[in-house]
Amino acid sequence: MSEANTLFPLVVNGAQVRRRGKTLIGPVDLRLDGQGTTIVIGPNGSGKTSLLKMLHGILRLGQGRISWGCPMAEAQRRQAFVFQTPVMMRRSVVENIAYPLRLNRVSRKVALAEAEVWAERIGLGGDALQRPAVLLSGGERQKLALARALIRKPQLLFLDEPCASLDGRATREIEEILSEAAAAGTRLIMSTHNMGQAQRLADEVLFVLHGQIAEFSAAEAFFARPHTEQGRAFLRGDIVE
Ligand SMILES: Nc1ncnc2c1ncn2[C@@H]1O[C@H](COP(=O)(O)OP(=O)(O)OP(=O)(O)O)[C@@H](O)[C@H]1O
Repeated sequence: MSEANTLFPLVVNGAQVRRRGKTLIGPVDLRLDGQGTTIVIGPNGSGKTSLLKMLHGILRLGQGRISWGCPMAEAQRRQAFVFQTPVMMRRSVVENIAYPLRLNRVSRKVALAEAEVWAERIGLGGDALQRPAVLLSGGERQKLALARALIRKPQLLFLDEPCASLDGRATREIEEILSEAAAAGTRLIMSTHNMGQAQRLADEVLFVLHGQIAEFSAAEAFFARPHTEQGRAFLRGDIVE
């Protein structure tokens, strides 16, 4: 098997996460293969964030099992996560973007050169390179977080509502970067509240309800005809509880 394929399939069996006696997510049974973009949708509090974090391995499982096509340590090196509210280090824009490469012991010169290329791509080149990242706007922070995740060339990128509370322009710019990454072969698993965005980006849809996967289907099929009544109601914009 070529190196590029070894992360997948992701196989999830009966996986469940509980906190303080409450089930945040699960039990989940799921198999994901190595191509395309999976969009995670569902009502507020249904468990989308918990599902992403569980799959990424940052929530301890109470039950069940998650396995990848390669050993767990390697699987974790091949994936990255962009959080809904990314943390900016008290350093310049270019130093923030270069940071993951520095952690991987890439020389400072090479890391900064690579980070400059990414900064240009997200519209933070030139004078913006040396700006303190903590002074960036919400949209700029999200783009920086995306560049900082993609600079390591992850095979899989998780994104938790990366465009929440961003304006149309920032959202479009982020979608462009994501589409380019997907076209270059990065597997994306992303939650969103924005149904237009889900339709633009999704190859397949995971519809989460009450901490469980209520539907998992090809995007076209889901948007044309959800299997569940809750899925239909959700797409109509009804309140789904
Ligand atoms: N650490 C925690 N301890 C206890 N409860 C939690 C914890 N994290 C999340 N929850 C609860 O678990 C449920 C699922 O939360 P989660 O954030 O995964 O949902 P979500 O679908 O991402 O929500 P939203 O759309 O509002 O972002 C919610 O009821 C939430 O309040």
